[in-house]
Amino acid sequence: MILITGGAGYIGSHVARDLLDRGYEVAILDNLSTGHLDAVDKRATFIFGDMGDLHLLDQVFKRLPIHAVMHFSANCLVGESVKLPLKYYENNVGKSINLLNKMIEYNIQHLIFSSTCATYGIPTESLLTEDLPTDPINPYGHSKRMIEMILKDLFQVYGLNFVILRYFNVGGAHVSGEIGEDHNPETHLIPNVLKHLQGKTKYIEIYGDNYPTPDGTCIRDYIHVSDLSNAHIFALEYLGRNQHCTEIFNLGSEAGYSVLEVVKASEEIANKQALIRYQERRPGDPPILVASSDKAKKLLGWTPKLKLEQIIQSAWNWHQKHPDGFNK
Ligand SMILES: NC(=O)c1ccc[n+]([C@@H]2O[C@H](COP(=O)([O-])OP(=O)(O)OC[C@H]3O[C@@H](n4cnc5c(N)ncnc54)[C@H](O)[C@@H]3O)[C@@H](O)[C@H]2O)c1
Ligand SMILES: O=c1ccn([C@@H]2O[C@H](COP(=O)(O)OP(=O)(O)O[C@H]3O[C@H](CO)[C@H](O)[C@H](O)[C@H]3O)[C@@H](O)[C@H]2O)c(=O)[nH]1
Repeated sequence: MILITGGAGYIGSHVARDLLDRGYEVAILDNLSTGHLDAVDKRATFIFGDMGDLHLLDQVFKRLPIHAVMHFSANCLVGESVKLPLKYYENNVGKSINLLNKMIEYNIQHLIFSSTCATYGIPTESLLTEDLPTDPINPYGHSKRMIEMILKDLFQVYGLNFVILRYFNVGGAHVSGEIGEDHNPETHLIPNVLKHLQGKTKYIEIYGDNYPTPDGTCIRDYIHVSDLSNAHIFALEYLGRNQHCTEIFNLGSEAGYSVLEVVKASEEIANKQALIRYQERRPGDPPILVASSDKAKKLLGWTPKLKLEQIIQSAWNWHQKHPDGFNK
């Protein structure tokens, strides 16, 4: 059985569903702080609670035949992390340490950890490979990098096998249209643009038009949540095949799109024009982040299949079908 922390959240719920579809048994631990009960697949065993709760973790590991953990639960907003760093260190680092302590106590040997391209900081290369130095520029990125470092130490002492997946910008929704991205407040670009195009906001704010990029707006590498989910299954299989595993993989589609390009692609899909308001740069935003996913292709045998248009189209379908997210 796979334990998914944060399985009621955006990415965790997609991975849970894909694992269940492939016949894996899944348990989900989530405190529903940003997740949704309606995103939890009925086939999974759901445990409502906090991943830092040592007593609850004892019960979970004692009662359920967990053999691997996929650790998604975290706070994950760059801007908020700059304003509330301790919230990020407490939840993403402190509580993850509790989870790791219990994994070691109960001899759970396999972990897949959700990390981020925010660990790279402001890169000097145009395509980011896993061996580049990390130097996060916001507390969110620091909190993720800290866990990455802790994992290396735990491997040395306890032999904890892990795969670290550094996601780039995740978007899109499940092909069924039944689960998708629903954050409140929403800070991510694609859902914000689509909500605006649905008439829910008067304009879309673009944070900064003076970055060193061709159109002055930030460039990111967008990856479809279903492609990302597949990578987790490949990573789980990889962990099963390889003893002494301490690999890090970047997960992106190796294509960079500016904020303005995302707005334009969304306008075409929604067949509507967006009203843009330029704002100051958002603190903690690096100008360009684009993945090299060469290593994941070679070692995991994974390739992302869906492009920006398909990411936006599936997100648009989700927003059209669920204009109020999981509340409807
Ligand atoms: N969305 C992205 O573009 C992106 C990119 C890179 C990395 N990530 C990472 O992927 C993971 C999932 O991100 P997401 O977008 O699905 O976020 P999300 O907010 O939708 O999901 C996080 C889930 O974790 C739960 N949670 C948070 N703290 C908890 C705690 N203490 N105990 C139990 N449950 C808790 C929340 O209720 C939520 O269901 C995070 O670790 C994030 O840092 C996301
Ligand atoms: O309304 C918006 C929202 C975003 N942006 C811009 O769009 C780009 C993308 O912003 P997102 O908030 O969608 O995502 P981030 O680039 O901040 O993503 C970061 O946070 C994510 C989690 O929230 C992941 O961890 C990811 O790896 C990490 O780089 C940024 O330049 C941002 O300034 C806008 O201009 N207007």
